[in-house]
Amino acid sequence: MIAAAGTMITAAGAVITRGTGPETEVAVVHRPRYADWSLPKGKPRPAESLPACAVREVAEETGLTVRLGAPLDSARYQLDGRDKRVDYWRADVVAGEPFRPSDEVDELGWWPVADAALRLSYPHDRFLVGQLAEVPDTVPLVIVRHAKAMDRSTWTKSDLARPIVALGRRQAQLLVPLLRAYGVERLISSPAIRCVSTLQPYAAERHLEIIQVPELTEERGSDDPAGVAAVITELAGRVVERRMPAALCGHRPVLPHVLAALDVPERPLRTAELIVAHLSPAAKDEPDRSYISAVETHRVNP
Ligand SMILES: Nc1nc2c([nH]c(=O)n2[C@H]2C[C@H](O)[C@@H](COP(=O)(O)OP(=O)(O)OP(=O)(O)O)O2)c(=O)[nH]1
Repeated sequence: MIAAAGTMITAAGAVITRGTGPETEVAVVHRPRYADWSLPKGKPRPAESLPACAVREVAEETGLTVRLGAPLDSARYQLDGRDKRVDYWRADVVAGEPFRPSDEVDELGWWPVADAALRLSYPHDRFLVGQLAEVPDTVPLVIVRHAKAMDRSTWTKSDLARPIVALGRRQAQLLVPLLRAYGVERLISSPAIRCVSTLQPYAAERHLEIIQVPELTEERGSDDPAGVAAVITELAGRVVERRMPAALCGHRPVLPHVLAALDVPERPLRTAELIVAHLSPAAKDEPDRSYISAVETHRVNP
């Protein structure tokens, strides 16, 4: 897709680490076209979300399958008279194929953090590597509002059975690479069909069960913040204890109770919009500390 002159160029990438403590290394790529060493990244395809773009570009350039963690600072620079913004995340390797050199990237390096912070070609890349020390290791909990459903006024049967429409099905498909980018392994939903159907394509790809929780229906959840909070507290505890990223799909009137239970500032979500709450396992041992170390919002764009 060619953007109009004057519009911002966007791209997304990752600071991928392996090892712990002083042994931590960062993945860096060499690009023959610019003779530079930089962090893997690239531009989104049409309708692709930036987190999904970051994970795809990493896979294309390095052969590594990564799971995104907390967001880092975006890079901003000028390219051919246009502003360019590159969003970056911390990322862990979950699988990998052997590196294959290409015209775009002919070398993959794993450099110790201190080396990368000095030797990467661009100041912002060096800054991001320095940022690793400040941004804790986190596990994502994704809160999704269900995809576009049929209008209440045109549906005469039970509201729980009201289905998503064609636009909603497209949104649910586009959620697949977005949920995959955060490595979601556990799915929780209101039992309403419109919520279950929103997670269904991802569940099918990953062979995951969608756990249906009655406390999250619109009818029960709207009037029972304490019931919702109990579900969320249990879920968040499990996410950090098992270090297992999760996603929850629910209804507009219930989501404020979900966010309140997580201590995430409330904001209305549109259909298929989501909030990623990055939970810090370190907070588990400190009762007064919030689990939340970072929050981001994304919406698929059919
Ligand atoms: N990778 C990278 N390149 C930068 C930065 N700052 C900066 O001026 N550049 C320069 C290097 C190149 O001369 C020029 C274009 O490189 P680029 O990586 O932004 O653009 P690209 O279209 O080749 O690559 P991509 O976004 O598709 O991955 O911008 C930076 O922070 N990171």
